[in-house]
Amino acid sequence: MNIGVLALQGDVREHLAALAESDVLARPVRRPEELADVDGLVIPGGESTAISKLAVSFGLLDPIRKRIADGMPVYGSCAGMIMLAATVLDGRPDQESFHGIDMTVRRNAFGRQIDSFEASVAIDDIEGGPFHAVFIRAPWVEQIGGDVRVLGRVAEGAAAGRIVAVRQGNLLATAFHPELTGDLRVHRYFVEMVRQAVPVR
Ligand SMILES: NC(=O)CC[C@H](N)C(=O)O
Repeated sequence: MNIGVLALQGDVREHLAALAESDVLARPVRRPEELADVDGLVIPGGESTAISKLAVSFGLLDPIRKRIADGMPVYGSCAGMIMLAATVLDGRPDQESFHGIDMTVRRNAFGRQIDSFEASVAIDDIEGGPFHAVFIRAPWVEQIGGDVRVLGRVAEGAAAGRIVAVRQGNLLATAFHPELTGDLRVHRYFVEMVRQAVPVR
């Protein structure tokens, strides 16, 4: 089983490390040939406008859209969540996404109240108590289609109730950054999703 981390911009190293600690030798993906070799992909946090621009210039936009349509498991954190959204609010006019999850996200949504913050978020499907979630100029999910499952919402504070974790089929997204807190449960959950999607060879 090969898992890749989209390595155009953002906290690629932290995701590679979290996957390594989850006992998966993950590899950076920058070129279409590297994408062809992976069974699952993580899209890191960073800056979605930069990731979008680089995905176009590295010739990865359409290949990733195609792999998603073909069922490849993908996990996006923060900017990665934005890259997976069908519709992006407050994006740049030329900002592209991979159109994976039938949802509308708002970029920098918490920014009007507070730029970066930490909150507790319980994730359905993941045991062991709520996550200590770190949000950095994070998006939230404003609308979801019928096939999208809400996995987590902010539990307390001004943003209480906001949707910050979702799953649609083989696609998983969180507005927060589990790769920054040493809590490996989201990565392990994703590794399991990939394991289940990969046909036995
Ligand atoms: N921490 C992050 O990934 C921030 C996301 C960034 N604000 C964006 O719009 O892409």
